[in-house]
Amino acid sequence: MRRKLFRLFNPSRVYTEDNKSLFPEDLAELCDCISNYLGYQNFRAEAAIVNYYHIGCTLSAHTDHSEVNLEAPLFSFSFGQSAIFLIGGPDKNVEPSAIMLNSGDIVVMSKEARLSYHAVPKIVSALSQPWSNGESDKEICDNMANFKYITNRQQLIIDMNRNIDNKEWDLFKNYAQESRINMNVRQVLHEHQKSLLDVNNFKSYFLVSFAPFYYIEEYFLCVSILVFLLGCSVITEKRIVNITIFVYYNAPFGDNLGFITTSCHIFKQRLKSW
Ligand SMILES: O=C(O)CCC(=O)C(=O)O
Ligand SMILES: [Fe+2]
Repeated sequence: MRRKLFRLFNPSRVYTEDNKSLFPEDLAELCDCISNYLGYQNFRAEAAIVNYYHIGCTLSAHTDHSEVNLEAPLFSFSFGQSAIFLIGGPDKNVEPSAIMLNSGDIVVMSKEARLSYHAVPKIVSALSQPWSNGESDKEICDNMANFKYITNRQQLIIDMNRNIDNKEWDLFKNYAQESRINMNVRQVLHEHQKSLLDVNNFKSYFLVSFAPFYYIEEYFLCVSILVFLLGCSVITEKRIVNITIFVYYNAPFGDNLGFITTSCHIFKQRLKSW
């Protein structure tokens, strides 16, 4: 079942009870899968931001602090062209470290990294195109693990297979060939909080915004250990204050919902084989 998404251009990224809709089930499922795997059992996907970057776009240094709950991790998914991602510390005096984010990379910003300054100073051409490597040709059948958020399994399979159909896929392939999409997912509320006003009808927030064409003003120092899973190495940065985890899973690219569904499926398959 496709649900209505509330689309909001909200440059100030202020959450209100008036602007919300059901959170996409497949994206919630993917986040649940990853958060459980990493040991964040209580994570609830409540807000998502989609950033569309064309070559030449940048995102200026900022922290993400609009959520009531700033302790929960933030999950950030990259698709399409690559990006240079800078991550520093709690203020702009901290010199940042640069990390290349490729299609399929997931950044988990937790602990100190959750409130660290970060930025995207450059979009760069991807060296490989996992969205056109044939993984998308595979028919997906009903052999998945139990889902927590996805309610209509049959429809999910139909949607996933439609999204990997060549004609449908070509649209996204072409888009990914020129652009980068980043989706980042946050928990807004504290564990037992029901809404921003603490009333009972809280569901979720879904915000869509466009990457602003700002330039990076300053640089900052990285305070992270980066753990690359799935065959990647462990990189220890200059100062070890925090652990930021990168999970590389080479997701294929589809539409805003479908690619997440497909990625979720593939991620689950990979988890099973670990
Ligand atoms: O595009 C990215 O990797 C980062 C996006 C971001 O930091 C944000 O939307 O707050
Ligand atoms: Fe951010």
